[in-house]
Amino acid sequence: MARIGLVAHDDKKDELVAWAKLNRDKLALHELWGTGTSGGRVTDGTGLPVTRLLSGPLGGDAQLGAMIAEGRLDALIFFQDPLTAMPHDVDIKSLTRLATLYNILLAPNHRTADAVLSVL
Ligand SMILES: O=C(CO)COP(=O)(O)O
Repeated sequence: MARIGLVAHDDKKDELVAWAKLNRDKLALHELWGTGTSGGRVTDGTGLPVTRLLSGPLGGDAQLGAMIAEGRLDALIFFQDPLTAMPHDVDIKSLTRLATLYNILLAPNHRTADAVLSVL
């Protein structure tokens, strides 16, 4: 069982839910964590239990970053929106920096997320 973080920017939330629905059976084998809104959307769309943290901009990204630093997350599925400026860009950079630093699996889009699930 892997511990997977699920996050999506607003314009990518529908895509995350659609991906989670397609991969429901595989995701059901793992422990799922998510930022507030993203986690709730995945639960609503799949019925899978997702432990919801704070909303990303309100500290949820920082909570996931701390989990990564403490060795409590194995993979981060983070559907990012490269076309929209975010007010909490510093939080996003911190989270992705920590995922890179601690060498965990990081998927910024659905094709990479497919590859991540295939190795978990
Ligand atoms: O903005 C986000 C990550 O940077 C996502 O946060 P929410 O899932 O709470 O909308």
